[in-house]
Amino acid sequence: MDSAIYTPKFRCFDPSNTNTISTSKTHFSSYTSNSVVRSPIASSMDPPIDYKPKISNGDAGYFLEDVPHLTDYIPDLPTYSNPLQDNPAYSVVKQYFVNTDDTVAQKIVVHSNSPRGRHFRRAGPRQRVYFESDEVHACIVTCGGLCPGLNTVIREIVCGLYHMYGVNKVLGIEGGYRGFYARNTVPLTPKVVNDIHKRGGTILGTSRGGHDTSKIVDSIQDRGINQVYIIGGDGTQKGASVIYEEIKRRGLKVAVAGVPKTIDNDIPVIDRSFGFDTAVEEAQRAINAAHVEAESFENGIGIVKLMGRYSGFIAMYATLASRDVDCCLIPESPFYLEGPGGLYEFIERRLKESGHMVIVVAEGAGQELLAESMRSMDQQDASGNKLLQDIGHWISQKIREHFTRGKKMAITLKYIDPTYMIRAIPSNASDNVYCTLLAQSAVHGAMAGYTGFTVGPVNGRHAYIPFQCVIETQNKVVITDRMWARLLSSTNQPSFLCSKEVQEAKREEVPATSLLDGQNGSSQGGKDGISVRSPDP
Ligand SMILES: Nc1ncnc2c1ncn2[C@@H]1O[C@H](COP(=O)(O)OP(=O)(O)O)[C@@H](O)[C@H]1O
Ligand SMILES: O=P(O)(O)OC[C@H]1O[C@](O)(COP(=O)(O)O)[C@@H](O)[C@@H]1O
Ligand SMILES: [Mg+2]
Repeated sequence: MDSAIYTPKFRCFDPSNTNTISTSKTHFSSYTSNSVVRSPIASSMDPPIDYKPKISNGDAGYFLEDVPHLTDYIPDLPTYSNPLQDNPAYSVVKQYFVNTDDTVAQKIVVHSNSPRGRHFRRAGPRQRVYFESDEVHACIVTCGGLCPGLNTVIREIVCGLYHMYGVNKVLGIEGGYRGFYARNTVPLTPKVVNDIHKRGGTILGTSRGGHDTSKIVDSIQDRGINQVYIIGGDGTQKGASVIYEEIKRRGLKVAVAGVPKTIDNDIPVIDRSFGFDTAVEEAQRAINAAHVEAESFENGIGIVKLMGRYSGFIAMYATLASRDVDCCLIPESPFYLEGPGGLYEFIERRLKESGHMVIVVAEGAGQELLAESMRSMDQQDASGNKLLQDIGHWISQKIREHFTRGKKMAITLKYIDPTYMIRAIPSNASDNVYCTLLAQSAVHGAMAGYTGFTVGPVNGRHAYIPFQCVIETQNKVVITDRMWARLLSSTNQPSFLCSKEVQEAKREEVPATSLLDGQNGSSQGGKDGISVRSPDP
């Protein structure tokens, strides 16, 4: 791939709006310089991306981190009036089109003197579009692990394109990224996708690995595709960003739109990811079963392993929702087994108090303990994600051994692993509605000529977010935030921080302003992780 760096012109494509978009390449202070990002996967095949944020500054520390537009590299593209204005269903809406100046604030908790901070372009339909209906040739691909709601997003992209914009050429790419060059395509129509939201999985199939930028863009070019909808997690969005770069380098009129998918809720900036709600709900069934089993036996212990590679949101929310969980272990909060304040001591105490207990463990929790006691395998999946050791089996074994050693206490332990059950199901009602909004926002964005963006809600308002903002960090549970404190107080489990660490944490009191700036060890520092779902009282 040619590593020539394209210098965006930051053209304002709304002629009536010349004041708001800066024409200079402003580098905001939060970016030390152009961030050069080289991922382990991309390294073998792609040069690093030289990311130049597209920034426009406003008053009082306001800045817009904008998404690219086709006119950034193809000047003088013709525009057309949005066909939605003749759509009877939408004609009743008072102000249907989004104002081109509308932006969404990343931070909504502010002080009277704090800068207004980063904003993103508001998602939604625009008065003028950059594609004629019969010109559009769209494709949809799903990549990475499964997640409830994938089919709903596919359905709503197809229906949105057909019904809102009169598009009738939509292709499904089968089997993830490699499907672009190694598989046939399937035509998608509203009839084909009519019932798919009731099914789990993805009708298109998915895969890990197989991202070959040149071959993918060749396929896009050869097939005459001009809108690419890419549904997937952090890895997928990294892949989408290099596809966008290559499309721009070739000067193609092709809009690339990402829809973030992750059951782990590890994508930053957005409020939460689709399917998360469904997964937390489904996890309740496993926790209930673990509780019933544990309650029915003397010194019964139920252990449930839930997904969450590096982010323990599912475990945290499933625990908070259930009230039957006595201990929740997540990757972000290291724990230890032996000695005062350790897990064994807590289990013994809880069994003596209540006669039973339930432990929820996220799959990425305690990996450092496993690495100490087992030979580290250091294996990766096809996408380069580290394969984790099975914490569920390991911890069950350890607890059994501990309590049987020296006939300390007779326990009955039941281990439940519903890992794939919580992600292979159809999305629930609320996720279905959410998926519809995501899909429609993506369609509106691509039709309006935006490209190189991910769509998602930021503080409840859908926005177009540059790929870089969602791939440079991971969303994690912040254990110094209130949500984790709520969990600790509801389970009454130890924090597993030794007194020295507690003292240090107290000494290093985090100033409120840095919390607001999201510097608290997480991209969403100072938030409750999922603000839409859990407004802080
Ligand atoms: N850094 C990267 N650059 C290009 N493609 C990537 C990168 N990381 C992952 N991918 C591709 O994205 C797809 C999905 O990635 P994966 O990590 O498996 O799932 P997810 O997108 O759900 O995180 C795979 O086809 C993988 O090859
Ligand atoms: O067995 P698989 O399909 O590789 O999936 C396991 C992984 O997929 C996940 O559910 C989600 O991962 P992605 O979002 O990266 O696809 C993780 O929680 C889990 O570790
Ligand atoms: Mg991932």
